[in-house]
Amino acid sequence: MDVVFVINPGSTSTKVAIFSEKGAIKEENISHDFEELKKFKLVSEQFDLRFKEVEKFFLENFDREKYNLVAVMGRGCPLKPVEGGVYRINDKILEDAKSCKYSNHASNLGSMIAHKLAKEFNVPSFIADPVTVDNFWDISRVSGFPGIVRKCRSHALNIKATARRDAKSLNKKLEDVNYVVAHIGGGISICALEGGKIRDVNDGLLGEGPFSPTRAGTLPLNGVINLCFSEKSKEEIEKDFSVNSGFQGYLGTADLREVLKKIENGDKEADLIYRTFVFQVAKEIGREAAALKGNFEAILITGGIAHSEKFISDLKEYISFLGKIRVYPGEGEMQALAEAAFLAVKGETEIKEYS
Ligand SMILES: Nc1ncnc2c1ncn2[C@@H]1O[C@H](COP(=O)(O)OP(=O)(O)O)[C@@H](O)[C@H]1O
Ligand SMILES: CCCC(=O)OP(=O)(O)O
Repeated sequence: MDVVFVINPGSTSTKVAIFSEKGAIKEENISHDFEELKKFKLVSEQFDLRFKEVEKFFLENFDREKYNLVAVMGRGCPLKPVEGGVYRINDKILEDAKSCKYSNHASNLGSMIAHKLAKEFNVPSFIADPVTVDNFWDISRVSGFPGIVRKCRSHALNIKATARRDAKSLNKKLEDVNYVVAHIGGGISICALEGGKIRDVNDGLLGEGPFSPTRAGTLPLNGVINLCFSEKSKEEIEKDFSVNSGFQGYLGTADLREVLKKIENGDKEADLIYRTFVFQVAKEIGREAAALKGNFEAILITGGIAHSEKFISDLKEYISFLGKIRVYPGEGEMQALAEAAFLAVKGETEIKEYS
């Protein structure tokens, strides 16, 4: 039976899996020592540490007698703006990933690990729908200040996989349907998806949209300017806005379940921060609904936080007037990556070259 290896690095763990076309055969979320990871300035410098553990998983779980490995697929990192689809991992992707040219995000390790593993097993390696899949309208790029251009950086992989799944349930092609899709997890991206293309989205990595469990989202500019002239370095400020903000910054935990427990125990600060979170997510959904002029099939809510019934019910109080809402809890990234790998090896999708 043909199988593919899938590798999806996150900030503290690396999800790995062996998939056949029928689904996952073996999956694991390898937790890394966060204190060890923190020692590296660039995430790409974590390569040796993570690769060793990822390689061990595949060596232990891949049965060569039973299965035929046909490709290795890694999560696609921030690159220059690209079209959606499957990309062969080439030297240019590796160069941009290694230098963390477009963001110091864990997904840079996806292509690096996939490529080395694929070489060892002598099969091709790919990425699919990377973070910078970009089909912005011209009006989405303009910021309000000449020289600052808005960036399209989102959870494109899960956004598109979720929308594809919903369109399929309606017996429609993704190309024929519009959605507002909200990926609400450790990072948040909320987009206007027109016929499968991301036309507008908050920058899910830095500086736009609702605050997330660890990220700051949109901030008042005067506060940001003051911080830039404090004793903090650029790297420290970026880190604060990426990992020491949101629930983590206000409440000391990035876990919504912990936040909800605090509220149940009468914590007033937690209650305020949680209500603000719902308010900000709702406003962002409203923005993207307006971006599509109300012309969409449904609002799709996905990501880890969509598991929370309380969150969904509180959010609906704000946004139900906008139309249908469908919830797809969790993220289908591993499945989406595996499907893309099989389409690529079977020649059922174009394999693109990044240059
Ligand atoms: N069952 C759940 N109920 C409430 N919140 C949840 C649940 N499962 C996950 N979460 C929250 O989802 C967030 C992480 O989302 P996830 O999509 O897994 O993030 P990432 O993959 O970006 O780390 C955390 O704040 C976590 O507390
Ligand atoms: C928005 C880009 C991708 C991203 O932020 O992923 P995580 O939420 O998994 O860190």
